[in-house]
Amino acid sequence: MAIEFLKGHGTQNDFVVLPDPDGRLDLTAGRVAALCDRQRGLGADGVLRVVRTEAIGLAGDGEWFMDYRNADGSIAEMCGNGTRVFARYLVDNGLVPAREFVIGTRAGDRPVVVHPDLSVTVQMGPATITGASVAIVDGRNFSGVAVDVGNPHLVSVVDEDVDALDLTRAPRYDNDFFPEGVNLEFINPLGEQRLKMRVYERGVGETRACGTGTVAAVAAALHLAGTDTGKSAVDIPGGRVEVTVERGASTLTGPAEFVARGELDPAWWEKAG
Ligand SMILES: N[C@@H](CCC[C@H](N)C(=O)O)C(=O)O
Repeated sequence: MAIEFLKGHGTQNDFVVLPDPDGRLDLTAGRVAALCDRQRGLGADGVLRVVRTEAIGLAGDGEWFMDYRNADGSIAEMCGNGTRVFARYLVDNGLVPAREFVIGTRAGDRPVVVHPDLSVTVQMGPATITGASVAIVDGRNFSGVAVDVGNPHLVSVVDEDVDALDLTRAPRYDNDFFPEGVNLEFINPLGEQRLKMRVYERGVGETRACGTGTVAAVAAALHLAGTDTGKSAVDIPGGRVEVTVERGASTLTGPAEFVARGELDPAWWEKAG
């Protein structure tokens, strides 16, 4: 069986997209890790399997389900940048009848709009403040706001430029507070309605963007300013996204691009499993 792939990214958070409408692929953690490996595979921060919701026995309003996996093979509930890339794939390939539709994810249904300029807005659901904790980078403690955006985040405001942080090694965090692991965001507020952010993602490492992380960052900044509603541009190493946060809802808008399409070598796929 030929296995098609595409390579795409959303603000340089990059993904291997695997079209699998009928849910036939045996997508093991080993195969995901091999695909995402930048030396022995195609290289990516994660895999987006495009599968029909009913083909995997799930219920939901969306015909298509985004089966997201981190680069280490682990499963995560949600990926904001991945949702934009996924939405663009469905529109480009005529798999949805309109530019507004719903995508199923493990965190629930996510309505999307693909705009005429091919940027995508995702309704990201609630960004819920769940408490306070600490990230430790290079032996230094950074207190942070814990935010649930379907997946777990800890957002720390940093006094120095976030570019100065050494994120080459995994920061530490409180395992009791985050038993399932956590994505760690470090932010500099840059005046009203603008933030700069770096992120160390659970299951991946430092990435050039994290969509759920940018929503968490804006929600945390608003929380620290004593409010729960607002909007902000977020500058990440891979570009810029726009985020709005309201009570019980949030949106993420940004680009989605494809760079390649091809077929996997069947022998490589068998060996990787
Ligand atoms: N890059 C993603 C988030 C992917 C999942 C995350 N690493 C986790 O394990 O929760 C995004 O754009 O949101």
